[in-house]
Amino acid sequence: MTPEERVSIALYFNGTAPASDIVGPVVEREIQGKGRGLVATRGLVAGELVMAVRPLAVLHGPQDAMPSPDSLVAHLRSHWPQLPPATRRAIAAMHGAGSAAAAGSGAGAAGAGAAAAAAPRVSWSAPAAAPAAAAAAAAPPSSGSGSGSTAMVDGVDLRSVVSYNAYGDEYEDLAAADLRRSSSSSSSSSSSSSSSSSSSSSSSSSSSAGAASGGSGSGSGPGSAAGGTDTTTTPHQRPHPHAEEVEGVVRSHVGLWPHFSRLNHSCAPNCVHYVVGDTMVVRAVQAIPEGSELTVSYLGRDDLAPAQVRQAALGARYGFACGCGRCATERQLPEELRELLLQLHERARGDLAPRFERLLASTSTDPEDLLRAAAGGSGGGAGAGAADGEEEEDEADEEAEGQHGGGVTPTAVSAGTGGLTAAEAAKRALKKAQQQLHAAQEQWPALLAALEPRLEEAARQLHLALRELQEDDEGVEEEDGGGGGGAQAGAAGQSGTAAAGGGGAGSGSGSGSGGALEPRPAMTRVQTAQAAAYQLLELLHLHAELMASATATGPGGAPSPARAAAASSALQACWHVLDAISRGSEVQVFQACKLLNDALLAARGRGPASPATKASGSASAAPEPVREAAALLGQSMLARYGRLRGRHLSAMTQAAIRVSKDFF
Ligand SMILES: C[S@@+](CC[C@H](N)C(=O)[O-])C[C@H]1O[C@@H](n2cnc3c(N)ncnc32)[C@H](O)[C@@H]1O
Repeated sequence: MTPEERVSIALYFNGTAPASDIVGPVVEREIQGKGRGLVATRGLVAGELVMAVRPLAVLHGPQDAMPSPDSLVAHLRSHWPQLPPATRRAIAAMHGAGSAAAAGSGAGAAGAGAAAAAAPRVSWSAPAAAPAAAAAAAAPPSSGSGSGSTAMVDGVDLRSVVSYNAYGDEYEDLAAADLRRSSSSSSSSSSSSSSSSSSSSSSSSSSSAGAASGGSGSGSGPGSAAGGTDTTTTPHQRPHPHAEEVEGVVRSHVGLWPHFSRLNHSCAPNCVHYVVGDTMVVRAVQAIPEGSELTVSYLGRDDLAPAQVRQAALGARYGFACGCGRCATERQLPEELRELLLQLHERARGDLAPRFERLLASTSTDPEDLLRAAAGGSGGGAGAGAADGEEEEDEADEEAEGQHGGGVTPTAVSAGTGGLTAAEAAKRALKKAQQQLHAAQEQWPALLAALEPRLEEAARQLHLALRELQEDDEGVEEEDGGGGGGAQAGAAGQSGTAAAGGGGAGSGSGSGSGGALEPRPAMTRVQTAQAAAYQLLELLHLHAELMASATATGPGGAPSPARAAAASSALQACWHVLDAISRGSEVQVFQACKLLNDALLAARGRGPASPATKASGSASAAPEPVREAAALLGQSMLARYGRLRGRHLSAMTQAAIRVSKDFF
């Protein structure tokens, strides 16, 4: 059975925009250069819910096998006559790549061809070409939706609508899935595990369309029945019609969500979005002034990439060039620095990221399982024996290199040498990655010396920005009396697009809650520093310290496991911060990175120590900055998810530390 055959479909036959949808204080407006977009009708605070909307149509697949956009087109086409008129109208009203409204975007008309041929708003790691390519093979034969067909129904070009508006992800958001699982197990009075709840839901899965209709049966009229309200406030509690197929795995999905599809992209977005069950949730991750455009990132995993990579991805997938403040700032960085950052990004993406992705994708909370997941194999022993037999492994490495040349991956090695266990293969690949990192390390002193004046300038800007942010935070606390959870952390943030893009939806005029939310000229400087810091801290320090941690030594030059562990612990935390909130508040990302970087430097015994560390006279361990960073991460995650995934997070961190101890 192919993944595509296991896809479940949940088409909503009871009408569009169920009364249980929540759509916050936003209004649709023309946004210069982007077509239509959503604008805040009042000031929003960080963490505030912007919308929680049900899909008009969604396809689910197993993890890593996102249903193709074309199969969504095919399903829509074949179900079209059965859809209620309201759903058909809502889909028809969505802008197609070549519609008049979209053409107003400037990039829209020119980009229509490219956008239609590319993946939809695919997040995470889906390669842009894969879904479309898979679609040709996977589309149900009865649908007649061959590639190249326009999929016209009632004058609506479904292919164009899907390519312009659909959102897909190879995984259900990890934390959202965790929320859903824990909530469904706690809401089930008799069963204690998610696997038992999966079997109990299997009776609802006999017919995909019928079951979906029943499952989503919130009233379609206004003033919905209690059931409708319940499903929106706790959408994860609604049993998925094919729960037995997808329970226990992190699901992929591709679908059409009303309202959400009007949100434009920014590389420094002021909102974050995630799918819980079938519901698309959008939250503000910064204070957003009235009149500002709300933006999300379309980039998924490429959020953290340098501008060149982001621009290429946006151009290829959607056919537009991003004009956000972050892009503008990065374009002004010196060419050598841009090049260097790109190189570092590529190395880190190729060498390190896959292991951490596996860690993050794992649903286990057992450190041993997570360790195995990070090593990329099901066999045990990735952790065990890591400290022994180094010489033997070195020989084996050379052998593996001889056979495979550069770019060895765990799977490639495993596939090519039959006799190796997955764990051994992973270790070899990681050893190779380590060698590459060492090679890169050798170039660092020269590069840093050449760039030092510019780095210093960027650091100066960063400190200025941090001071301003702190002042802003203090101001907000005074005015608010300190209440409001994430509000303090995000109040200094601004919509990158509105403040720096120049063509935004208006300058905003502050809100009723006082001056704290008013845009200030200084924010442009903050954003400038933020973008510089983002690049510098994410890539430069992160990877430089990664390399340094490989050779961390104590006072007499002897290897210092404690120092290496401290460095790698902070490093893993930093990586996690970046990954977990990369789609969220960048202000918090860079604050957290700054603090963690201090922790790294302190752990290596060469400051700057945090004020707390200075006060205590200790120059080595720096628990305080790490705690501060953890608190920031907590705030960010609270803004995003409503609560923390404590147990999972700590197990994952432990495993991450062990991974790094084993391999670096
Ligand atoms: C899902 S739609 C967003 C809403 C769209 N603007 C509309 O009018 O319906 C995605 C399309 O909006 C446009 N778009 C989104 N973000 C943009 C940006 N930052 N700059 C220019 N165009 C953008 C692109 O044409 C993209 O393919």
